Amino acid sequence: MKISGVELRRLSMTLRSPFETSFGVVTERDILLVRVVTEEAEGWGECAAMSEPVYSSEHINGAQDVIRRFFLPRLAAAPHVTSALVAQILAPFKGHPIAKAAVEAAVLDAELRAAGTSFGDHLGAVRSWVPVGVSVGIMPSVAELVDTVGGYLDQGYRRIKLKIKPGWDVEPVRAVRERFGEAPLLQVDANTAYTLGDAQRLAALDPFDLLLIEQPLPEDDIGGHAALARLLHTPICLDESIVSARSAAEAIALGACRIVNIKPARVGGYLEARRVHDVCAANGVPVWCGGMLETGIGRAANVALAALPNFTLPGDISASERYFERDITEPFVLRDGGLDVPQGPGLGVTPDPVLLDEFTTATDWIDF
Ligand SMILES: CSCC[C@@H](NC(=O)CCC(=O)O)C(=O)O
Ligand SMILES: [Mg+2]
Repeated sequence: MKISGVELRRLSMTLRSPFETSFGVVTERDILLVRVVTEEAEGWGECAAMSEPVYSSEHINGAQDVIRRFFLPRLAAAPHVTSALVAQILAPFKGHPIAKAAVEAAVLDAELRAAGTSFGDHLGAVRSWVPVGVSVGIMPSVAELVDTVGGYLDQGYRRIKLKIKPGWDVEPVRAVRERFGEAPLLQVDANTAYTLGDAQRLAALDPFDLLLIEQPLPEDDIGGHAALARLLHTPICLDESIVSARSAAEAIALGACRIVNIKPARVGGYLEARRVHDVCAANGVPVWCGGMLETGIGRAANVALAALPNFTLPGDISASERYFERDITEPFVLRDGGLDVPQGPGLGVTPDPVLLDEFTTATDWIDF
């Protein structure tokens, strides 16, 4: 595929409500979209990095810089570029999986649009609709949290995830169970906020029939998660720790997790995400698709990925209206607690040019 150029477009999109986690509060998404233009088609990739390096070491300005300064010149110099080759072409550059994932996704989207193949078909989707969950942030009060959860359950979400941190864990979980009973699928996400010394505190969550406890310990503490797993009944799910198929295999072999949150951005792209899926399937470890508060561009790709066979738990791929008053693509609308998998070529969605321009804060065109 011959790339004629790439656009790096920045957007600012305000979240409908602040989203608080153990590492901070997000009120607006500072987004980077990568648009790859080829003779046959153009493709889009969304860079899922946060504004600050608080979820992982990457941040949106750093991602744009590494893409522009190093990744694109290397792609331009490559004799032959396909989506299957992007990771190999960029391999000499250490790290930056979120930035790499955005570039690979844009090349993949262009390739698939030209071929008339959907993301889902290319990745191996087996469903045309996927049940989805919703991630609920830390709130000013337990009462406000319970009301917010009730609203999402009324909308039909198939699973509730609560952000937790020391001082905001057992009480909100207990309040949700007391109000809504045992029926709702419920899980928690600590975003690395605890230590192994908090084991007893985390064991206090065991009576609430949680699906999982997500990433309780620091991302590099695989041994700690394995030790914690022996002290808890609730399964441990890893997010930040799983950076590749190999790291998934290692974490599973060491008993550090029984469930994996797959985020294509965190592992370097959708092709590696499929490898993580396959490694987990081979080990009998269920997976679900994580979220990074994406626009409809990233959401379309995530919904397609969530249709693969071993994605057996509802993911953090909520409807567009959960995040934004107006999405830059045709909004993803909740239907019976799930989302329909886009069937069109590539992502199956494209940004609305008017909305794109409205939210754009900067564009940068790089000729190949
Ligand atoms: C800003 S929080 C991003 C990381 C977080 N993501 C979510 O909680 C889901 C957010 C979403 O609904 O996209 C996670 O650690 O799983
Ligand atoms: Mg998480």
